[in-house]
Amino acid sequence: MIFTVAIDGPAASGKGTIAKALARELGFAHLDTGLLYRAVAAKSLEGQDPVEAAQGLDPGGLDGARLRTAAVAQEASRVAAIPAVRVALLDVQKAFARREGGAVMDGRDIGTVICPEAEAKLFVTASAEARAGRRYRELVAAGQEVTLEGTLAEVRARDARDAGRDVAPLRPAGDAVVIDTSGLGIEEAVSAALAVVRERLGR
Ligand SMILES: Nc1ncnc2c1ncn2[C@@H]1O[C@H](COP(=O)(O)OP(=O)(O)OP(=O)(O)O)[C@@H](O)[C@H]1O
Ligand SMILES: Nc1ccn([C@@H]2O[C@H](COP(=O)(O)O)[C@@H](O)[C@H]2O)c(=O)n1
Repeated sequence: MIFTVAIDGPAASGKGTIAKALARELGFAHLDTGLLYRAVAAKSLEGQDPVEAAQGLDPGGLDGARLRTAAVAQEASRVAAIPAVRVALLDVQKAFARREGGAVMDGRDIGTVICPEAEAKLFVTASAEARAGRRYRELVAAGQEVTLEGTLAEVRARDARDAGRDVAPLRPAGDAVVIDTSGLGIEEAVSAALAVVRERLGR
């Protein structure tokens, strides 16, 4: 069975949390495509050319914990605006989307560029304040030294870069169902997403 769930949305909107829960519930494979850009960003911060880093990237076994820092996130949104970086990461994502057994992918351009033919498309969003609060608590819990104000500024800067770039900008696909999680807890947000996908899946 080929069935793709494409989940896009701005930083810390909860799309990764929803994507993981859907994949677990449906028995589909999951790919957090942001990790690909974060891995390229980490190499770029070490001084490597981002295009070469993307071309040489091994998408297996990316160390999520090491890549989830504010500095890597900001650099990821810079390298993600380079067209040749996106081209280098295209094939692996397209292949994952149409793998046998079902796929859930989350990112910024899954429903618009990577898999416009996805059977279910969600655009998960929330207010910048709600998203910054969540990200702030997550980074503090991981032992990182951040402030709420700084996190809000970083979330806004990243959104602006992601939505304003020329290539594959962040935007909802025309046929995406929008879920605003500002007033939803994790369980409620997952239930709303699951209802949409089950309806498309017919089970
Ligand atoms: N509905 C929700 N209510 C409260 N907290 C949430 C909700 N959804 C997710 N979170 C929490 O918010 C944080 C960000 O969630 P998550 O990583 O899923 O977002 P994301 O959109 O994938 O972010 P990014 O694009 O930056 O990777 C996590 O700490 C997560 O536990
Ligand atoms: N499909 C995607 C996924 C991510 N990006 C860029 O990577 C940055 C980090 O992504 P996270 O989901 O881990 O926060 C993000 O800000 C984007 O710039 C992308 O362009 N396309």
